[in-house]
Amino acid sequence: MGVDIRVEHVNAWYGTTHTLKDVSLHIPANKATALIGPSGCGKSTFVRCLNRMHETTPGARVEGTINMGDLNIYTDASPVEVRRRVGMVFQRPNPFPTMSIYDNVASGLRLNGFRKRRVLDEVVERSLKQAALWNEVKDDLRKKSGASLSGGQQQRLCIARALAVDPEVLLMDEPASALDPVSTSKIEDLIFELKRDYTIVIVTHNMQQAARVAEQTGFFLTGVMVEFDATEKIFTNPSDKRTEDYITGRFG
Ligand SMILES: Nc1ncnc2c1ncn2[C@@H]1O[C@H](COP(=O)(O)OP(=O)(O)OP(=O)(O)O)[C@@H](O)[C@H]1O
Repeated sequence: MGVDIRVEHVNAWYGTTHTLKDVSLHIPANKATALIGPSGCGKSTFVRCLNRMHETTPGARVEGTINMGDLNIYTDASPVEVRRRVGMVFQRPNPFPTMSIYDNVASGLRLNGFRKRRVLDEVVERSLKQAALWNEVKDDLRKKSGASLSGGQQQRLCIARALAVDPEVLLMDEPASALDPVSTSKIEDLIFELKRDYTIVIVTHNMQQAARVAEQTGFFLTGVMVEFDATEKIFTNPSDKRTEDYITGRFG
């Protein structure tokens, strides 16, 4: 099951540049939450704080509190443990190109010490089904490499790889922006299915996409979370003039 995420007074820096400024919000469990805002406003930095990837950038640091369920991810868990609980999918599909489809999906489990063939087979099948890719690849699991799939299939393979280690949260950083409309709509359908089992946070430049998939939307501007509310409210009756200017296309 997904967990809720409580973010309190999070600040993030790259060196001396203060990139995220006092961000607080409550991301509910088993829903999709969209993050929108102009380029460079800190959306990716924010999601990278949610799986402790931000701190892997040399000179970068984070302050504040992030709780996933009862777990404070900065004080109660190691980065490795956090990244097992929080899967991530990036803008460009990044399967391991020479590994087979099967090995791509099994890679995280193997890293976590799982070796039993029967267990791996079950998880690979379950994850590929969850990612709506199973029917397209089931006859070629060991024959085809990750790189031999289409872009949309590669992205669903990356989703399957992320789900295989049984995370609670799935972060998606512009997961469809490199894909054609058909593949994009498959990813959006998938988000609907996945919400039942996971908490989803999706960064998107596409406001229609946010409106289609997410129950809540947060609007970032220059590192500040300007407004966070029900998606419908954000897009039809925002409280802040800056949100209104952005969604009506006056800037960004
Ligand atoms: N590795 C880095 N080192 C230094 N500054 C960085 C680094 N990554 C991002 N930044 C800066 O941090 C700010 C926020 O970037 P971030 O990628 O989080 O924004 P974003 O809203 O996701 O942008 P986009 O929509 O273009 O992906 C930007 O000014 C960016 O230049």
